[in-house]
Amino acid sequence: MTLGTIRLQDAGVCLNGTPVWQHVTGSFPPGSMTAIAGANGSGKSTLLRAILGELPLSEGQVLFDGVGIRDIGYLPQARNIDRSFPLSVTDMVLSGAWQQAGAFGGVDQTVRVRAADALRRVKLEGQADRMIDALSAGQFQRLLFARLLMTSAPIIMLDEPFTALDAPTTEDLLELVREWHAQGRTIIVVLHDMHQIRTCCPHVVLLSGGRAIWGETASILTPGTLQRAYESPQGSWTTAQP
Ligand SMILES: Nc1ncnc2c1ncn2[C@@H]1O[C@H](COP(=O)(O)OP(=O)(O)OP(=O)(O)O)[C@@H](O)[C@H]1O
Repeated sequence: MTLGTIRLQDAGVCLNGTPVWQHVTGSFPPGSMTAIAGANGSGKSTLLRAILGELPLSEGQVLFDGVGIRDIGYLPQARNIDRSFPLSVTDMVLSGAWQQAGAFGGVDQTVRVRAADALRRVKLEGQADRMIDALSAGQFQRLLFARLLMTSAPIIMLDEPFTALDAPTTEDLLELVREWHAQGRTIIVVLHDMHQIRTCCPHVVLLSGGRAIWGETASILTPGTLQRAYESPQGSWTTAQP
């Protein structure tokens, strides 16, 4: 396994005694960009959370070669974040820099400057002092990206980062993802938009019926596989690796 690779080996997750997916085998090599696709409920978020160690595997393994969970920058689905917590926009961005914070959570001036830069990068510089519950959905999504900009994690995982965003916001944030990829970081991103997957992600993991098809996007996203995945999500698949 190449240094920096994350590999799933015959992995499976059960929730409430029901398998979400099983027998999943495949690798995220360093510097790769992989979309996680599949119908609602097929287990895309579950896959990210299993890699993060938030959900135990019922079978198999997630193997890290020379990297660990601390090397992952994670952007969860915005709807899963409690925005009633009294936090300012700046504090939220600073929370992305916990690795640079002092022993007692102190944040030095350099980190504050980087936070201001991150807010500028996502066009939120005028919102720095607002509370996070006052932001629109699109503004909050930009904020989550600003928080990710504070990390230097070599692996970035994003769960539906562009859902419910307008086209200009999507394009701005997509540009950030492209930059991270161009810097050699590993990108793992849950996407529903097939055009985005085809144009941005050379590799895909297509989840359906409790199995995964894993490989090059062009060879996997055929009309036939998509029809089976999205019209018969309970159908049966075998895990495939090119
Ligand atoms: N905490 C939980 N307890 C039990 N079942 C769960 C739990 N969380 C998710 N599930 C179930 O696991 C399955 C996979 O959920 P998951 O959220 O991973 O799907 P998804 O592909 O990300 O869906 P979506 O596209 O709707 O976000 C679903 O059937 C869901 O109902």
